[in-house]
Amino acid sequence: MTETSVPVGPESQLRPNDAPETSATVAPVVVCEKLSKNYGGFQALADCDLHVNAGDIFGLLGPNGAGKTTLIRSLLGYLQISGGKASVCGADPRIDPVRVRQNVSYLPGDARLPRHLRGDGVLRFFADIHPRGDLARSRKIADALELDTRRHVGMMSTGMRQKLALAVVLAPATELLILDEPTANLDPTVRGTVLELVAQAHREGRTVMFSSHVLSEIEDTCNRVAFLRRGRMALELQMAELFQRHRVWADLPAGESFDQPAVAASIPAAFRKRIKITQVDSVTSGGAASVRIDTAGDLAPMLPWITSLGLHRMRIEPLGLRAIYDSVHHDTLEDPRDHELSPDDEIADHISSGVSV
Ligand SMILES: Nc1ncnc2c1ncn2[C@@H]1O[C@H](COP(=O)(O)OP(=O)(O)OP(=O)(O)O)[C@@H](O)[C@H]1O
Repeated sequence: MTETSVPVGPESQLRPNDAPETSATVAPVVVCEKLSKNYGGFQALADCDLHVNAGDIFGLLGPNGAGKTTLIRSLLGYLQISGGKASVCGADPRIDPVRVRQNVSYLPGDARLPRHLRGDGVLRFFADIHPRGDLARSRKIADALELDTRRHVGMMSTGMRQKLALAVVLAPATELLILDEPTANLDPTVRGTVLELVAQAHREGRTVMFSSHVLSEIEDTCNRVAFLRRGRMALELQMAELFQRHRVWADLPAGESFDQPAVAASIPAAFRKRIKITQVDSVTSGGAASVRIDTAGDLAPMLPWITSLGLHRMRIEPLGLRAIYDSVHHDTLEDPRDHELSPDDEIADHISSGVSV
């Protein structure tokens, strides 16, 4: 399917008028203003603005190389920033990185642990050196993750070492928890346990910031999310706002063409700013013009107007992070109806060839 971009409605980001704004009264735990980081001549972060508020579970998304780790390591003072400023738990990571790290538990994406120690020795070592270390809690978390801490680190699998690192990092009761891909290398059951531990940390009043490539994890866990793209903050979103976004795929009546000004004029003023229509070419529409309608905010009052367009083959879906991610990073949104199976399609063939349907 190809897409002819004929948007009707606002070009800017759709925002439902009832979406909660970031409250200025909630204390920010992380603040970045025009944060930039260069590696030699390469700019890995450019003018990043970010607010993570107390009590947030904040998701950081972006494709490989977008700058997530660079941002996290700049916030912790492990990297010298090239421009702008940052504050983490009230401290400037350039001036007082030690104070920052006293208030933050950080799980690096490539956690390195002493290979010669047994698991329990590692837990004890980190509980001793962290000002808020808590060995009993570390052991409890290791148990919850079903990790055998009698093993030497050098004899552990990648997933076991990830569990051990999580038991080290999740235990100290710091104000802020920063996790760089916490569920990498873990099986689906353990992933669920890790997300439950993250939710528990949040219930205990801690602020959490984590990066992941698994969109469903971010969708299920976070209340706010930011998308990094080539070192720039491409979009910040409240999850409550996302859950109020929908996408309608439909065909115009046969023989009718897409009359952009007429359609634009027909949108009721009450939600004109919350609707965007794009004409798409669908291979399954049998020659009829197809449209995609993106909506933000309560869908119910918009339905009479959508019905008045006399559309066919309509399909409504929650927008979801996947669609937002694609639109931010690739802008290749496909009409899913082009890939649908007909009711009589040979599902058995798909299963036997290993394609999940
Ligand atoms: N030490 C370094 N020297 C030079 N370039 C670097 C260095 N570290 C990272 N980069 C580059 O900076 C960019 C951002 O890297 P970063 O590791 O922050 O991305 P990321 O979003 O965390 O990626 P991933 O999802 O793959 O972990 C990449 O282009 C990377 O090649």
